[in-house]
Amino acid sequence: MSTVHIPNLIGGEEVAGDGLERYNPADPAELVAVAPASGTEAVGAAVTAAAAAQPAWAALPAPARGAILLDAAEILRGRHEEAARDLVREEGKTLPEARGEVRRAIDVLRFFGSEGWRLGGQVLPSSLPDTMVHTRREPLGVAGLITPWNFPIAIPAWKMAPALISGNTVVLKPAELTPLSTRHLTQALVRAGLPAGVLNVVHGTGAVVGEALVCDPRVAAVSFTGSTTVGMRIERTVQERRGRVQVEMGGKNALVVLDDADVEQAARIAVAGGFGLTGQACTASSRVICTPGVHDDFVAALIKEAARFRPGDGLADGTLMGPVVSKQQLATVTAAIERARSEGATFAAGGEAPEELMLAPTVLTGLDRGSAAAREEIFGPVVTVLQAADLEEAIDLVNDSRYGLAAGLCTRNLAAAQRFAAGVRVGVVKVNRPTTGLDLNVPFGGVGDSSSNTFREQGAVAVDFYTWSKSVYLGWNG
Ligand SMILES: NC(=O)C1=CN([C@@H]2O[C@H](COP(=O)(O)OP(=O)(O)OC[C@H]3O[C@@H](n4cnc5c(N)ncnc54)[C@H](OP(=O)(O)O)[C@@H]3O)[C@@H](O)[C@H]2O)C=CC1
Ligand SMILES: O=C(O)CCC(=O)C(=O)O
Repeated sequence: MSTVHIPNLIGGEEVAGDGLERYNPADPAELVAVAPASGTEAVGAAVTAAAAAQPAWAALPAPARGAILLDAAEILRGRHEEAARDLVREEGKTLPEARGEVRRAIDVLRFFGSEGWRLGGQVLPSSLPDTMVHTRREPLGVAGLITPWNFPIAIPAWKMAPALISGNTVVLKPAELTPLSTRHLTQALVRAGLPAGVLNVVHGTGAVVGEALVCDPRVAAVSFTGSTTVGMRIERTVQERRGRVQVEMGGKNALVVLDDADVEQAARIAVAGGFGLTGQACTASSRVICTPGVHDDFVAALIKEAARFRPGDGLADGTLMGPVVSKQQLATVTAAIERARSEGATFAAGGEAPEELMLAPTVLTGLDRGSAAAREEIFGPVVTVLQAADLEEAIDLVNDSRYGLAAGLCTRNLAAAQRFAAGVRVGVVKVNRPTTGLDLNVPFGGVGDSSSNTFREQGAVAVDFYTWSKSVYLGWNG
């Protein structure tokens, strides 16, 4: 396959450059994409273009803005397979996972395109005679979006679509590792007729391009997904300059398996959430908490299921798990595995040295709740199995975390499911379903160190972050 050279997009112009090279994680000899390692002046130019384009974009009726998103969805649909294959080559997920992610980006564009017909405020009674009150949603202005490599087409889509439909213009800084997937999305929007300057894309490092975007006072809102360390810094910086900020960060998501659960089903749910996407999802199940009656049977079933997730090239038939995304990410994950070894973990599966970026699914047992593997985000195919005496102790263990993104429960007991849903301090609860995999029409976000926990992403409520509310009193007579 030939290497794709990806330019920046600034004020409707493509600006070529190089400096960032992305190799296929399943085939280190294949140079997939080259993108510019931009400097701060490119960010300044992009913000200038976005600010200039914003009033006219906001003045366009919302259904007309939506029509462009709907057209972009159709254009992306026409390139679904190509985009999915590029996503595999660039990020390493399996082809079915990549097809699902591109599908999700298409559906996100459709969803928010249609929202153009529904955006509106409230009509309220006034205390005054002959007076009507209504609220209007106003766009914030320029939105700066900083996105990670693990969902390089879906996450930019679910930030960009609500920003655009509500009349904002955008400057996007995609992850260094995945410029090509994001390019499929932005090209679809440009080809659909998005006016020049409404969407600007600046490639480069987080330290240079990301930082410049976050610090630019003309950027009214910053939405970020990525690591907790970077997210918290961005949150502080934007708050200090009184901008609006939304950060979605890490998780240490637990799946609780109760004695009454269907053990085979629970093991399938655990591997889907733990090893699907190579465990590289903020919603991944990296802890499983079993009650005593089910622990040994569950671990046996989990080992059997994990064996199916032998890592391989995501484009090959039958591969259920792709490689780890990069050498740097592999170093982080193997360091966590070695730390678990030093803490006395038993390796029920995995533990061997990886070949290149192909890391075997790893199941750790015999650790307690204080161990690093039970507490820290790993972001790789590693599942730590812990024990709790009963449902209440399991809930306590789920909540014994700085994070609060997703939690799952396997049970046949409806009362236990209700108690769990009420008791866990997380943004998403899944009963008898994997912790990963969200519906695009459902609000998403976490609590604690997982999220800024103010505005939610996804679903109709996602536009709240990108708008402010104005109250209008309309009087007549007297
Ligand atoms: N919650 C989630 O969905 C994700 C969590 N992670 C977690 O983060 C860890 C590290 O992954 P990594 O990709 O380095 O995550 P980062 O948080 O570093 O990257 C996320 C995005 O932020 C950018 N960025 C990095 N530093 C800055 C900065 N100082 N100012 C503004 N933007 C910045 C990155 O750019 P660049 O690509 O150039 O570094 C990227 O676009 C993983 O091990 C995992 O634990 C990672 C990805 C997604
Ligand atoms: O599980 C999902 O569908 C979404 C995960 C996610 O948002 C992330 O990893 O950043």
